Amino acid sequence: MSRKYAIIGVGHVGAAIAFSLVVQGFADELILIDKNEKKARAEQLDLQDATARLDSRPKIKIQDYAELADTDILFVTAGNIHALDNASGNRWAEFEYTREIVKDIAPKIKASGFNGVLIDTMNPCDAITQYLQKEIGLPGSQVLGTGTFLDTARMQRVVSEKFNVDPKNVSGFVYGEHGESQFVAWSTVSVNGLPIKTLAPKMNLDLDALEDTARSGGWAVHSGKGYTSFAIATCAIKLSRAVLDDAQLMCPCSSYNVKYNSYVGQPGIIGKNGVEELIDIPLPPEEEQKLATSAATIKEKFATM
Ligand SMILES: NC(=O)c1ccc[n+]([C@@H]2O[C@H](COP(=O)([O-])OP(=O)(O)OC[C@H]3O[C@@H](n4cnc5c(N)ncnc54)[C@H](O)[C@@H]3O)[C@@H](O)[C@H]2O)c1
Repeated sequence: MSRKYAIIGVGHVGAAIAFSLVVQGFADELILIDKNEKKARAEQLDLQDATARLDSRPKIKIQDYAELADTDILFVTAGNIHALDNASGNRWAEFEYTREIVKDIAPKIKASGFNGVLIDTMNPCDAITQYLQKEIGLPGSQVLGTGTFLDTARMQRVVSEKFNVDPKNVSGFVYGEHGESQFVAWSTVSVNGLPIKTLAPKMNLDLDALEDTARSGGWAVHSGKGYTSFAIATCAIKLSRAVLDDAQLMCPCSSYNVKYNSYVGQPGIIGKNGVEELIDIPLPPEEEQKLATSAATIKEKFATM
């Protein structure tokens, strides 16, 4: 089966996704679209220069929205990351730019007849993804945001370092906004299958401090290199592979939750139709409250669009 991917916004994140798709041999066709045509052309050439050293033979094209008509996976990674340079931890600082960018790209995606699965990283991720879903008019299952998938990976890393285990052996989820109101649902977190709530007191672990480290993980990267790219690209590609392989992967992402009438990060099942099901793990009341508060924050911003 031929696999066709497209990326709108070939900046740090889009380029990292493109590179990873090409070198791993995942893409048979790859469409790169950017407002900055020179950048799209340069990334195309750079990737094409690599193809003589690849086993796969990806066809890489640029700047043509019509190509989206039969695209399987569309990554939306446009933005203006420099808007966050002086934002001191606030992802909403990019909103005045991304709000205008999605108004430009959503009608073009819709007009192309795109009917695959759209994976958005643009910040603020939850509100922007909801906007894209509404404007493009695809079923909610087909439009998802990376949401707290990356924050969950950061939590897994931070916890794994404390317990000296592999991050994959830390399970559980960060819920809510991909932003400051996110929270680690510690009731869901286990290390090698053992609930962290019972392990933490024995190890004198301060879960609040761990949560702060996980939450600010993106800023630790951003302050050093001016953007983040590898982890978010890996998360976005993992979601896309789950769709194309119909993996039925259970993982958190940003999707529509009818209870809050909002996109918000929570676990779901990712398969060939996108988010096929939301998994409603019963949370203790204080975590339920945090989720409601986080969803309300997202809704408030979405309303301003
Ligand atoms: N959700 C997450 O976990 C996560 C992680 C990292 C980055 N991000 C977000 O992903 C987005 C991309 O980040 P980045 O570092 O690659 O940004 P960047 O500024 O490096 O690149 C953005 C690209 O989008 C292009 N662009 C702008 N307007 C466009 C338009 N109307 N049409 C097409 N292309 C357009 C720009 O020319 C640029 O090449 C940002 O919103 C960023 O905040 C999210």
